Amino acid sequence: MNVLQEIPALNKEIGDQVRSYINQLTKPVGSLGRLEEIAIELAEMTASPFPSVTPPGVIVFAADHGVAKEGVSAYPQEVTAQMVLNFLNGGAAINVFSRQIGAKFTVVDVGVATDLKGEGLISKKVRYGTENFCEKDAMSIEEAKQAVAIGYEQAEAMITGGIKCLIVGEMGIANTTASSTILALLSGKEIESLVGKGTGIPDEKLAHKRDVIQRALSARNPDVNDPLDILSKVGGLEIAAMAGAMLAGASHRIPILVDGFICSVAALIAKLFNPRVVDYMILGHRSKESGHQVAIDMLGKQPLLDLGMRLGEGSGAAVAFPLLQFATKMLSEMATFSSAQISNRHDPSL
Ligand SMILES: O=C(O)c1ccc[n+]([C@@H]2O[C@H](COP(=O)([O-])O)[C@@H](O)[C@H]2O)c1
Ligand SMILES: Cc1cc2nc[nH]c2cc1C
Repeated sequence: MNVLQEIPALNKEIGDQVRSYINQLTKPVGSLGRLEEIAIELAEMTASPFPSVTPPGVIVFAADHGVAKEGVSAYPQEVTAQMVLNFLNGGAAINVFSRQIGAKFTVVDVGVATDLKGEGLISKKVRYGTENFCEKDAMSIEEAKQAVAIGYEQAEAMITGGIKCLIVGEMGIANTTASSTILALLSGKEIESLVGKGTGIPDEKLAHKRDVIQRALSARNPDVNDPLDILSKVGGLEIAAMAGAMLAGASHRIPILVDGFICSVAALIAKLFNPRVVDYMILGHRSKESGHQVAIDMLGKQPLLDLGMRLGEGSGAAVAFPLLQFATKMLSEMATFSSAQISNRHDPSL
């Protein structure tokens, strides 16, 4: 398995066909707005004039972060493992939303800090959480590679199983600290604008979180052009796996519905591996986490929704998923002016 497998170019020819077909559907030209653009994007990604996004697949990657010891989250580290059990029992928001959208759902332990068992859990633990990257590298290069490969393989398994749209979620206490650190490095921006409250730390803890990130950046000093160096120095195992999963989606022409802050940072890591991966991404929502807008701008995308969500798990992407279905159904089920015998005269000068 080669995570750097080639990603096919978008099929612009089919995109052009679909653009003119949409103009024959029984509606004023352009009147379904963004849905029309989504339909064209999905056609270009899948190289199909009538793309389908069902069933979608949701993979939640869970891992722990040594930097949690610095007191950067509103919740204790053990919540990561406890939430994995909640995912397996079907009680988390992403379980509810996955059922709602008819998604295939899996949870992968790629680095939770404790031993975990449970029916349905995919155990691919690379290590028991990362090191505290204020003190030492989060993981070795070899471990980072392993985590990326695990993500790639898990997404490929879902794709072989027949999913037509990929949603990648995460669970990892303190992973907004890892994500903001990566984003500070990639964007070169002042960390003030990139560090948010994550699970909800109080205002007075924000300065401490920024300080932790600043210290980590100077102590680790990763190579901004090298995704494996970044992941090994300040990364998270679930962030690495998410990047791998997105690379797999793109290489199989599967549209990727990107979730919030952590997922967007993982998308930027995937982009460093292969810039073309971004062509296969649609951004589900704008997270409330400060810093997400910077990541969104760096991906060059417009989020579909802005609901003030900041949960993670893939939840924002799952909520946005029906919009992709609306777009594909518009294409496959609407009548054309000629099939419905409706006169198609419009005079732009009127
Ligand atoms: O996806 C987001 O935009 C998002 C924003 C804030 C927090 N989270 C979730 O909250 C956890 C990380 O928050 P924290 O405060 O522990 O760094 C992690 O499990 C994420 O899934 C997720
Ligand atoms: C309860 C809880 C659920 C989550 N899901 C994703 N991140 C989370 C963080 C917490 C604290």
